[in-house]
Amino acid sequence: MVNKSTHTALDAASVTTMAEVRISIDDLDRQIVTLLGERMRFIEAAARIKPEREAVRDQWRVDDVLTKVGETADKVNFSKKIAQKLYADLIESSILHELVNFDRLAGNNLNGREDDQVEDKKPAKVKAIEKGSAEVETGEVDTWVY
Ligand SMILES: C=C(O[C@@H]1C=C(C(=O)O)C=C[C@H]1O)C(=O)O
Repeated sequence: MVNKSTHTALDAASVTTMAEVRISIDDLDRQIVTLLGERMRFIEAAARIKPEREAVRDQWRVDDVLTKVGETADKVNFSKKIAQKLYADLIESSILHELVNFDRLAGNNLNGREDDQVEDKKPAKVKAIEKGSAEVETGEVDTWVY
């Protein structure tokens, strides 16, 4: 969890200079990206737990997340429309990441299947892992292309 005491974001209503604005935005961005990274670890967990590829995209849950995000935005005086737009994009990227991880864990090779779009967006390292090259040893994806 983010510990506010270690951060430099100021009270927006009392800042008077652009330097203070930017220090605060930089700090908040560090916290937001850290939390998004934590969220992505759970997407990877989902890829490990779900029994089949067809379960990766669960439209009911996508709608559920967007509804809850809209409710939270309303509560914290943030635009519901912006929050849902950002999250729709985040969820699509998350689903792609989940698919890549699901396939890696399943040892699937998607070449020749109709899922060309996903295949095209895979990091070279994931493709190498799927092809069973020496890269398998490291097993980690260090390049994000989606
Ligand atoms: C993590 C899940 O997988 C996908 C990713 C979601 C997300 O980023 O919140 C939501 C629905 C799923 O299609 C899930 O089913 O909960």
